[in-house]
Amino acid sequence: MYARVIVDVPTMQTNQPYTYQIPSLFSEVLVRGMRVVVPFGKGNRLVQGFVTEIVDEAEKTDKLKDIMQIVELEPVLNDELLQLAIWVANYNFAFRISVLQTMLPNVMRAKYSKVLRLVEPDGLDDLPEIKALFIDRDEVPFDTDNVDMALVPTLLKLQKQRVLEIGYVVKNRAKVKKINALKPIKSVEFYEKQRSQLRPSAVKQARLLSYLIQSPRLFVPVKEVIKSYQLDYASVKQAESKGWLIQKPLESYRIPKLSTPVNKTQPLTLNAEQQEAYTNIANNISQNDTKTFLLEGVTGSGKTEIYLQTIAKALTVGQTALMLVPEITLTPQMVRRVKSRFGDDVAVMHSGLSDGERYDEWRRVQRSEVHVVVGARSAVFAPLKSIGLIIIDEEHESSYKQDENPRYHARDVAQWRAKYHHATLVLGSATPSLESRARAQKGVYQLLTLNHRATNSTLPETNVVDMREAIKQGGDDVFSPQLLAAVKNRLAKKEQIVLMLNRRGYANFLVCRECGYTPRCVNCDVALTVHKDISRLVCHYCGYSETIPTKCKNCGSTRIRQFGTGTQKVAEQLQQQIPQARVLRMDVDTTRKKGSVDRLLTAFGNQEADILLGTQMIAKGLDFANVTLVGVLNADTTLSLPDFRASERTFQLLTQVSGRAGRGDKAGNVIMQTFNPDHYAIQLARQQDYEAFYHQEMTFRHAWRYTPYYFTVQIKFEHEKVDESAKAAYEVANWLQNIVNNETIMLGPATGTIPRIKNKYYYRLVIKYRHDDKLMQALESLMQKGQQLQKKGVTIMIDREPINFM
Ligand SMILES: Nc1ncnc2c1ncn2[C@@H]1O[C@H](COP(=O)(O)OP(=O)(O)OP(=O)(O)O)[C@@H](O)[C@H]1O
Ligand SMILES: [Zn+2]
Ligand SMILES: [Zn+2]
Repeated sequence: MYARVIVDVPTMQTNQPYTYQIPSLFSEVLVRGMRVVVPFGKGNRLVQGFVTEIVDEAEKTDKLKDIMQIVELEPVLNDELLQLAIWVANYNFAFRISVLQTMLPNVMRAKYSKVLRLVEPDGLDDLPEIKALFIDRDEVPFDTDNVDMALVPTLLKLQKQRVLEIGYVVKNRAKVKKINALKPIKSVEFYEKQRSQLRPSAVKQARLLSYLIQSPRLFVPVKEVIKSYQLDYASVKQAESKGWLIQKPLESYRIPKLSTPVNKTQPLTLNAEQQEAYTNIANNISQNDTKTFLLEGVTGSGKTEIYLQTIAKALTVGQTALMLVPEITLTPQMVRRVKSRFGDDVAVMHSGLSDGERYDEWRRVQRSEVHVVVGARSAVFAPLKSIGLIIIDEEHESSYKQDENPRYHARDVAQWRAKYHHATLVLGSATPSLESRARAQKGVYQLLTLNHRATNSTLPETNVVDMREAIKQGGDDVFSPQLLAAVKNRLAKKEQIVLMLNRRGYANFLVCRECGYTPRCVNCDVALTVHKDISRLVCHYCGYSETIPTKCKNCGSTRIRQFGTGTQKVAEQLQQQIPQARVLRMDVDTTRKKGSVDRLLTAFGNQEADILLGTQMIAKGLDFANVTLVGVLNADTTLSLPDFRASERTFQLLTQVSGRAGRGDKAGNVIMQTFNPDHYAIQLARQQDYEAFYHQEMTFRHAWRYTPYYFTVQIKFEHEKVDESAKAAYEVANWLQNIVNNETIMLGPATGTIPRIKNKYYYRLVIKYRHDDKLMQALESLMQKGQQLQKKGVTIMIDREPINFM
């Protein structure tokens, strides 16, 4: 018997599995989807791999190596996920190993450590320092704790002489958490007898015996027994030695907790629009039919309630449900809503959890102990079985696309899994992506619309403030007089306010007022960003930093000013202008700690603050009835992004954040400050008119031949030398030019939007196409060739339907 194994060798990527012999020891236990350790290459270093197939026959059997170890006794990937991995790799021009790794929790990704192995002990005779390393052992971890780096040159020489060998050891980092538990093993009569014979002073023993008498005959964590019966560990130990009970370590799950308890909620009575949408989706779930719905519902129209009730429907027909939400910001409130309906039947998967929690939640799903999964992008690979329903909330969000290898889009993966399971896919949004809305137009998806808010509230009234005028009339560039007046008005009424600083595409750098000089990164072609809290200028691409200068490096002038503004500065300014306002700040700096998003939002929900001031983070999902004013400080910064989706992004962001206002009984208002008051993205967001925006934007996309009329692929080239990077880009472009069909359009090669990052130079090529099989084949072979180019120092990245044009 032989196993085909996809190995994890970073420098030798290939989609070809290698064949290994299965030693008889493993022949009974080894199955597809297990992880194994195998020797690889000339040095037979040990690497990890996934068994993708078990076969009876193999070609050239004499040279085959044996599988060395099985990592765990159950397969970590089932047939569905193994098949899916192949598809994801092919579709996204990625390597299978990177997809297989992505499907598993972080801690299960193989980590390798280097070891020094002694091959020829006699070779060390004249080298006492090195000999000392190997006293009592043949293998030493090759790291700074164990090996003096001054010895490295000698060690490398010895490696050449084959006295030593440098090898890799696979580390298994996935640790199961164990807690001690105890269980009574004698009869109740026995314990009662013991209790009657105790000395009166033996109070702890007496309490322990009463526990043993009442307790269920089950293992219960020792800690809990000690706490509720006021014992100590010595008394438990003593009882164990007397044979009253047994102890054993039990596996325990680290289930992520929210900052406050979750209360159970009941399904709400749906309104007519919701009922119509619900019925369509629910019927489809019962029919076990693959189908995609686009649920287009204005902000606050009660999409979440529909999600919850359709999940319940899937559960009643014996199936499971997967719900994706964008990133951590949305998760605490959303998780709360889902848990309050389905309790412990929910597993949560997102990057805000610790590695241990993620691993445990994954195992609960893997073992079919939960039926509902809520999570961010990578949860789309959750090992749920019999999926009946997949929901993607805020389906237009760009965070559903992974911006590194494998560059998959969760929507595509969800589509594949829905097909595999004959499941229903629901894409929900107030502002669907143009791609999805266009598919609904064509009838590929079924469109369901919610045009009204679920509660009695109406959509907020929006005013656009022209900042050019506001500044002329003596306002500053952060707060217009209109916005300040509105904030004060709400404060007086004890209503709450959400203020958003649109950070994307927004620089916050130093400029010399004399000569215009701006401090730039030494490694990248970008301006350094001001970080007041640590008093440094920081590069957001490579992390380089320097102290904030007091004089211009170019002309020596002291008139250097900060251009742009950050949330911290806005908060300070707000505090000066309205001292009585209680302001909560929500941005990357205040949400770094685990659970801080949940705590901030809970505090705001309890009205412990009047103003929630934040970045894009606060635009989505928040549902606070007392918020009656939303202010957007700089509506148009996203418009300047070098990306054909700039208008779409701006429209979506403004519509989403506006939707936070007036969700309760009180009417809401939005104030948008902008330098481009007439731009259609801003005007249509003001009217909350998605359909008008869709039609307008589609005419542009058509004229400029962009998505959804054309597909796009971006190829990026990276090299330490600018010429080499350019050369690679032009070579590939010329080669492709002869392959692609005549409908296909190539843009570039051109330098990256940021030509240099971390001292690497970027070139890129954007290809727009409709149907081009030859192009697809060419890209496939380019990916395979990438390995050779890598040896020349060129890295090639192929990005299908890119989200970031850099
Ligand atoms: N049928 C209903 N009856 C009463 N209240 C409802 C009903 N459906 C939803 N709601 C309430 O309406 C509010 C808005 O609903 P929800 O947050 O689900 O909207 P949404 O469409 O997901 O919003 P957004 O896209 O803006 O995040 C919530 O407070 C919710 O409890
Ligand atoms: Zn200067
Ligand atoms: Zn940099």
